[in-house]
Amino acid sequence: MNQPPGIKLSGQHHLDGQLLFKAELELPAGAWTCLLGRSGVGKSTILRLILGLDTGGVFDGNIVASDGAPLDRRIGYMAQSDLLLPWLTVLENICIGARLRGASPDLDRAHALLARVGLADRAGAKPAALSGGMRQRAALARTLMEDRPVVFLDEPFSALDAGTRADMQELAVEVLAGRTVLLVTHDPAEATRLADQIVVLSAEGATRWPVPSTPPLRGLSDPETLRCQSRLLDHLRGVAA
Ligand SMILES: Nc1ncnc2c1ncn2[C@@H]1O[C@H](COP(=O)(O)OP(=O)(O)OP(=O)(O)O)[C@@H](O)[C@H]1O
Repeated sequence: MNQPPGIKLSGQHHLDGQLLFKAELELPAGAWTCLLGRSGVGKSTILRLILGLDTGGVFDGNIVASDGAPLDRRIGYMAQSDLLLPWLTVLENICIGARLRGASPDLDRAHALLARVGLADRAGAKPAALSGGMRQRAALARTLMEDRPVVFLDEPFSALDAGTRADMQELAVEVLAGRTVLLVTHDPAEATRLADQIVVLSAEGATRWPVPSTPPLRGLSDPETLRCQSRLLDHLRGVAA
């Protein structure tokens, strides 16, 4: 893997002539940033802007990588919808990146990841035969399969039961160690557990929220982690923390 860059976004985004957000956001190299904020504030839009995808609006500002090199092809992306191709099996979906590049997929790695996400026995199934949580795990495996220095995850664990969610968080932290990760989540517990940096997006800006002094992956019963989580929840509910 190439050295992961940091990323800076600064500017404002308009939708139908109305300001959606004005923000300065810095993603430190090799660290996890968790992005929270109310529904519709523009979190996925930020991911799509950095990815160079259509957002339906107009962005006026700058997006730069710390090494000055273009970001395209260096970012792995797991969107909110799983984007699994219905005519391919789970295994074929996981290997789609290599297939699109005309390369041979690393099947050992694909099977190992399938086992890690609990889908070893579903490799030959089509996505329509999976539950929502299984599809989300397949999409996570597909994202982890790509060896990208930067990874964007848009609510990757939202459809999972609590136990599986904790397992998948641990898998992602392990596989993505040392990469620049931007995780969009609505879950203060998830952000508090995983983040090197927490950012709350509102129309007025992107505000950094203090994280516990211990490193991720934090224990959920750790008192400092619980305090941070509950203050963050209060803040997100519009209550003074
Ligand atoms: N392709 C598009 N064309 C037009 N408007 C869009 C498009 N994509 C998103 N929007 C609008 O941009 C705004 C921000 O959407 P976005 O998905 O970034 O919010 P979000 O903070 O990620 O929300 P959520 O937490 O509900 O996923 C919303 O008003 C949405 O309707």
